[in-house]
Amino acid sequence: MLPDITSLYRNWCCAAHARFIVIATALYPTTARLCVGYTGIMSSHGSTVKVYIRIRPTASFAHELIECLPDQQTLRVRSRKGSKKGKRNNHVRLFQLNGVLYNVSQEDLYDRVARSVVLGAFKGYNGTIMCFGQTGAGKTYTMTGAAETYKQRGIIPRAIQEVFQEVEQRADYTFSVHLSFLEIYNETMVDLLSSLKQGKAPGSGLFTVVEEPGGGVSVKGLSVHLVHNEEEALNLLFEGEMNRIIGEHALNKHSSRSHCIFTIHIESRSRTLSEAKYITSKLNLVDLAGSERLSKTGSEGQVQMEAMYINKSLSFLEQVILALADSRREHVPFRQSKLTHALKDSLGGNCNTVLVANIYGDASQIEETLSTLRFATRMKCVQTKPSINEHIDPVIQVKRLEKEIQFLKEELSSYNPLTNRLTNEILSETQVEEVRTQVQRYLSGSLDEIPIVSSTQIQEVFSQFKKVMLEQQKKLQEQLCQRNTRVEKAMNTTPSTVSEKSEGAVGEVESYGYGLGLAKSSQRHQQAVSPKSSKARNDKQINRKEVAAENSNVQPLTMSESDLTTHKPQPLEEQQPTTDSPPPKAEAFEDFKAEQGSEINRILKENKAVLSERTSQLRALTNVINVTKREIDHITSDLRQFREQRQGQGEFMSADGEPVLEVEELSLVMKLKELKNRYRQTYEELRTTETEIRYCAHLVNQCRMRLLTEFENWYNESFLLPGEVLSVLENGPVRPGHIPVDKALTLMEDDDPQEPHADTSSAVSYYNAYNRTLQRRGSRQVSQSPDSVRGSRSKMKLPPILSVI
Ligand SMILES: Nc1ncnc2c1ncn2[C@@H]1O[C@H](COP(=O)(O)OP(=O)(O)OP(=O)(O)O)[C@@H](O)[C@H]1O
Repeated sequence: MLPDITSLYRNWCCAAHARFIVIATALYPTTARLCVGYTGIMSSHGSTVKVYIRIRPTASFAHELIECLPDQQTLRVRSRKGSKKGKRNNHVRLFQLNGVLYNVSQEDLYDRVARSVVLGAFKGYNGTIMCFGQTGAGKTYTMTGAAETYKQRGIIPRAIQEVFQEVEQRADYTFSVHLSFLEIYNETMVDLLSSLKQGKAPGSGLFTVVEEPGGGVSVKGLSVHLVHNEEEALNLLFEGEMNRIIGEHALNKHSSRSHCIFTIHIESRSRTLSEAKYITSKLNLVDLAGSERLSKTGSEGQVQMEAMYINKSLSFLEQVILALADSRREHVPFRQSKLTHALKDSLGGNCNTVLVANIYGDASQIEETLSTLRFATRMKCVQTKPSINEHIDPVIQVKRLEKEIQFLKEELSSYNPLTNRLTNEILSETQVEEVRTQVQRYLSGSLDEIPIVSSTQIQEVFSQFKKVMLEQQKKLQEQLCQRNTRVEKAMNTTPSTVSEKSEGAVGEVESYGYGLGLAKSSQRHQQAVSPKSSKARNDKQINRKEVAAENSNVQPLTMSESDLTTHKPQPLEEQQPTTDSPPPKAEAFEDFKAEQGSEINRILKENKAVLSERTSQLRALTNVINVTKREIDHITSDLRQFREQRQGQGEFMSADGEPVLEVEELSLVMKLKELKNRYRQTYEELRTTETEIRYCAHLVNQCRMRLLTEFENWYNESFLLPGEVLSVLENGPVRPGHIPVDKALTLMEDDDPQEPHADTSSAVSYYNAYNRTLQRRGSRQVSQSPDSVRGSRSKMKLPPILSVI
């Protein structure tokens, strides 16, 4: 009889797992997959689900019913129950959890609830963060956040940011990050990313939950998308959010009608350790639909039917949690619903699981709040066994071992047992040729390794490598020379710009900072302009002047003084243009902004306005902070004086022997506390505004650069370049206006573009992805009738006024 495969495998792994995987695969061919998925060297420790309560902010918090105790982990809740005789009884219950979060910012919530789970994924632990609660209590706000505001982004966008920051920091690992987004709507599974073409296993439309060896589950048929950076990942998140089904009822205008599971799959391989070993992990970020009482939500028709499905699946979830929390229960009914089946490994498996239970603080919702708290308390008893998902890839492992054997054999053969010395003969011409061919094949990739035969052969291998490298270097230099010559030639056909300048025959260099030298009009080579192109150019100039004349009563735009910062008075020759000389750039720039560049100019102005508004906001916040700081100093000094005075009088004691504070001191302490809170909040706002300002400034700069580049192209095409040059450049990659810039780039190819600031880059990624999704939604809604668009009542609101070009 064959021994039990799992125990056999575990034993093998303890000794030298790598070698035995091969044997296990041979003995149990059908269980090869099991061996791949489970190395048996998982470190595991028992844990329970972490449970946090988040209370939705409200103006009418029922302090008489709900009390947050100072340990910030316990809620005391009073409910008024009617007794049999019609009297009302006060019933008090204590709920102790891992944290109670009230008036907590999105950032603090992420830090306390989610960060450790996300970082755990980089050690190979699966993680699940789940929001549960009554409809409208803030689950989507917690999980996704208010998408249109960077500061209010929720756990998912923050987790994405953290994942890519970690990927960047861990240079000794290679990572691949994949995403999937599942929706469970009326007990049917839907791929929220099926609208995207790319992705593995795209839309068969049939989804089944599959149980994997080792206890995991996955959804067969669900598309999985490779993402390389934060922005790509945010694009997918927003795309999926846009596709979610949203309904409206009395408690929530944008109520999620489905359960959603956003999964980040991470695979990492060490660059330095054994290449066959790798770890995987997945982060499930779950936004459950909210339970609802039809009497309160007033749902009807479709929304009512959805509510019934939601309530039913949540009651199955409660049954599973009851079974998991009860150690005597052997069977857990995971398969009763799609939701519980899909979350099987998150609820009772090898996962760091966190539940955020969202509740209202209002008296009118106390029954639902109690029900959520009861669920949360049960969930806290559920045991999980987080373990590292380490794998050995048997195929790579076999290859590695084969290589090792080959290497050992070669080492043995190069050792001469008779003389006890390394062989050191001189290689024949044929042998040298053979080594040369081997090196060539090795470099081209057709040979995996060069077999080592002797030390002389090793020397020859090195010498061949050196030859190849020197040859390459020579070739590269030649190619560069040829290319530079070609560029020079191309430049020489643009006589007024580059060639004359390099010969020292140009006139004034314009001081706009465009890097473009203009010859004096008298020195311009009019002979290079063909009659045809010259006519076309004159036509353009006439046309331009006509439009300018028509627009002469239009208010001048204000961009010029800031964008043409280094503008100096033009030489006389330039101010009085002849028919063939181009107009002064400042004048042409004004015309350009009124005509072809009007759209970019408009966006630039809008973005500048936003920037200036944010800057004033920043100034106001700085003022508040300064004033608050002064007040804090003032009160602190008053308090110190007061205490010094009081010390002289001796301490006041209560009847119980406790020190007693005087009214005046107490009021100072309270005031100080309030001021410190205000200081902290304003400081937080200040930081966010700073990030926004950096982002706005980035956009303004981008617009300004675009305006100037477009202007430069237009100016060159309209007035400077002869028709011949234009037609040569027409089909090439270089636009006419780019010639001087391009030349500069050719000469300075080593210069890297500047890295954007880390904070700004994250905000930029966020807004870019968000704006792009809105554009996609816009174009889809144009092409389809609004009723047929899934998620047309999406929670994503209109974009901020910032425009990215
Ligand atoms: N902590 C909070 N701070 C500020 N606004 C909040 C908070 N929690 C919820 N809200 C607001 O309350 C409204 C309802 O929240 P949300 O849509 O997240 O509820 P939900 O629990 O997901 O509801 P449903 O289950 O019906 O989808 C939203 O407008 C949201 O912005």
